[in-house]
Amino acid sequence: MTDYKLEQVQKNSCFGGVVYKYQHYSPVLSCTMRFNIYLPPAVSANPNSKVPVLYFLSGLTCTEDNMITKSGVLQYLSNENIALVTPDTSPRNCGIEGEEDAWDLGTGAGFYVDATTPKWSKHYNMYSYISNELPEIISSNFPIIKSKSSIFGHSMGGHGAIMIALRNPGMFKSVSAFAPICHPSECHVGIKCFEEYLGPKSACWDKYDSTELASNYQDQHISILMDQGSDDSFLKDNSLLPDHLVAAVENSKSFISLETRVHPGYDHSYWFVQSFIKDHIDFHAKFLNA
Ligand SMILES: N[C@@H](CCC(=O)N[C@@H](CS)C(=O)NCC(=O)O)C(=O)O
Repeated sequence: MTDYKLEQVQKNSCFGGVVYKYQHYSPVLSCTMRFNIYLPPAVSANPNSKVPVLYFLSGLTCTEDNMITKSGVLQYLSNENIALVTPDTSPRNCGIEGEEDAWDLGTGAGFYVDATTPKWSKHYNMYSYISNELPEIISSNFPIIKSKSSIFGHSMGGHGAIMIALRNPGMFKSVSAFAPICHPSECHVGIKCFEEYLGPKSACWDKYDSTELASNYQDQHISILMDQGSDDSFLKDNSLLPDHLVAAVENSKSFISLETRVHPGYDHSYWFVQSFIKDHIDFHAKFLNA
């Protein structure tokens, strides 16, 4: 078994459970990565107990901290006794030319793909990290029930959650997203990242694009909740394209249930996320605590 040299860097009690921050070397990303994990009260009460787990993928510019500190999620996870894992959004400090130059490329913008271009491919393998390496680290080091895993995310991470679930049928019990970038192959920020990480547009883009994947999906049934604010600037500049995902799911209706909710007046920020985070935990708890 790989030794990831997990090192605890922080520990804080919260709502009867504990938030830990760890760092470890990632062979898949060839760099050191950090994540937070919240273990709920059931684990504090009995170290031999195991709990379901939710993975949250954040958006552009975020670290492993934005969601866990800004969304108010822990009180609800505490009530449901569900663990939470919040990974970082990209490799960092890799010495790649220009990696820090833009908010929407490189650091903070891994886009959850495995890069194929020579410039990025050594480090920018967030698809393999999230779908394979991180779940292995979590299940072999923490008291979680691997068969009871779900995934959700925001913006770039909302897209990542849907895309990874569609590519790995059965891996997650449920999926949800706040304002996801639904069709990266057709919006400015998605095209910018895909061209850099994957090269010029090709069939390779489709396997990292939720709308393309959803329109061809015919596998184990998957339930998705998607929330969107109507005053979201990313929605208004056509970065999110939720209608594209809704139309794609029409093709795969017997395999995907997609509940979409539009919230008048809400923007793209964590003020929006924290307003509906309880609904997302309630949604996932129905599957994880069934
Ligand atoms: N262009 C902005 C936008 C970035 C942005 O809105 N990121 C969203 C995800 S797409 C976010 O969650 N930001 C971090 C936060 O609000 O804590 C920037 O340069 O910071």
